[in-house]
Amino acid sequence: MQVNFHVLKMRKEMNLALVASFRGKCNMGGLVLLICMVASWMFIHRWSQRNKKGPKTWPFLGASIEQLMNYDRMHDWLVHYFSKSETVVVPMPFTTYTYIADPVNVEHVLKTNFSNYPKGEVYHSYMEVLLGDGIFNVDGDLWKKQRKTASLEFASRNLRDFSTKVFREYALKLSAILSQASFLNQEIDMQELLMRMTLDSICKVGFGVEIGTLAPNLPDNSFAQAFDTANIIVTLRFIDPLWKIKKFLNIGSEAQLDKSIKVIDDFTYSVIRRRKAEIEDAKKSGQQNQIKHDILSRFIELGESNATDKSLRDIVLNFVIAGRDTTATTLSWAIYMVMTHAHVADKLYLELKTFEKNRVNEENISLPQYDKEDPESFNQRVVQFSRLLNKDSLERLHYLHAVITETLRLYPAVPQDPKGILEDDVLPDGTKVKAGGMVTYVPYSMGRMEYNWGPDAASFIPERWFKDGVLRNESPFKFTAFQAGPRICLGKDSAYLQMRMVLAILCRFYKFNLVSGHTVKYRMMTILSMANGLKLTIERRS
Ligand code: HEM
Repeated sequence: MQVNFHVLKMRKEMNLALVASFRGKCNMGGLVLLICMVASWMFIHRWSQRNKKGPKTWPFLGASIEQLMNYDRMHDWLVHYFSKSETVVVPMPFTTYTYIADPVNVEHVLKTNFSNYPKGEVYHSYMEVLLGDGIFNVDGDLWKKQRKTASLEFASRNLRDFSTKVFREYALKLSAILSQASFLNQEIDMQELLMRMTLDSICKVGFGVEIGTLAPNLPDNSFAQAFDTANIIVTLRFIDPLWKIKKFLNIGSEAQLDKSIKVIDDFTYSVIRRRKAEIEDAKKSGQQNQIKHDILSRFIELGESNATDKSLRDIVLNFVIAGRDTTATTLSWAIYMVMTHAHVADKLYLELKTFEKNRVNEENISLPQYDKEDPESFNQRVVQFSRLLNKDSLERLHYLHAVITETLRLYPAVPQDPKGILEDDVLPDGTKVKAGGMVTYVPYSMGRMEYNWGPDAASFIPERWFKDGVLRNESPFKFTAFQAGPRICLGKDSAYLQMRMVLAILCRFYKFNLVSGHTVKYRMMTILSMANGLKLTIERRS
């Protein structure tokens, strides 16, 4: 009995063990089956894409892994796909990004069906803290009204003359710093100096205020620092999924942003109040001619005075943001292009020397010989040369214009520009886009495509902008550095004026060399700035 009992117990235990092992096998088997099914699904998913020209995707994750892995070289990652297809569709979790490089598609999005592709709510909510309801950050009627007033203002002769004076003044301040560095054999970061120059000049043109970051000792300035910090943090929101939580808890980058915005607002509102009081006083005393020519004064004068201080703040800050980094980075890339293409530097120098000679004859003046080894004589000559530069004379520098435009073709300050999609649509090439997604035109890739610019598309050749010796324009839907259609950049002419002024002085009087070991590459930001700056040594020219 006892034995039987043991036998029975053993049998039962064996049975239990068998059942458990069977269950385990079943679990194991189920798992193996599941893995096989998922693997086959993935294999079929990837296999079905073997001829796809865009990035291959994973179930649920879309192309996000590949995109994240290529984040730092995202513009060139897109160039790779665009070279195979004029439209690149990138499925992402819960949405799809459509990138376009065909001018016909671009025209459809930026002009023909403009109202279907606004900046959109997402962009507005991310940028509102800095841009408010300024022209850059709104759609519909609010945008239309601001665009109309601002277009009139930008076309005004007063603003143009005032800007010319300001641009010349600040280009000379920059030259003084370069000249000193050349005598002392110091290295400089050209991009940093240009950022200071464009911030100072746009603050002067925008609100009539001297913030002085380009003084010879390169001082810190609380507004400038707050402005830079706010700009960087707001841009980071586009890739930081936690920003809303940080904002709610007022911690980390969002707490820093909050502080920076307070500094910016205090500064801007104090200028607005001061300017309003000055204009009131000038009107009361009948001295309208005392009213300044900066954009803020013009907007107050134009009857925008019944606009709130908040809307004036938004107007001015939008111009500062639109015009500052874009111009400074373009100038940095242009200098880099000139110094790395010796024949371009020579041709430009020749154009500037000939221009100088012709302008001196026109003005019926004579410029004395100068000694480039003597700081006073050299700096004086730079000032004399700058007096020959004005809007009309600068427009005669055709090769310089081509150098700037060619730089923007390869290094557009806004390398990609996303738009929202209001309703489902079909692009001219047949690509379907869905409401709620994003369609992005990509100036960086567009400028490098052989189907847009021919077999030498990737090379820097300013000569391509001439036909039979005459400067030619390209369709803005193909050369998209300034966008195109109803929202084309409002500051294009002003930007060209400043870039011509600065480059005319710099390329006439200086030669630049890259500091050895310095690597030039872009930073992944909304603006195509240089990640490590542009470290140079400087030689003076005769
Ligand atoms: C090289 C210099 C510049 C480049 C490459 C450039 C490029 C652009 C681009 C691509 C846009 C479209 C952005 C968008 O809406 O998605 C834009 C818009 C704009 N730009 Fe510029 N920009 C430059 C300089 C300036 C300057 C100096 C100013 C003014 C001081 C300015 C004022 C504006 C304004 C107000 C808009 C908004 C237009 C609108 O939405 O109706 N830009 N710019």
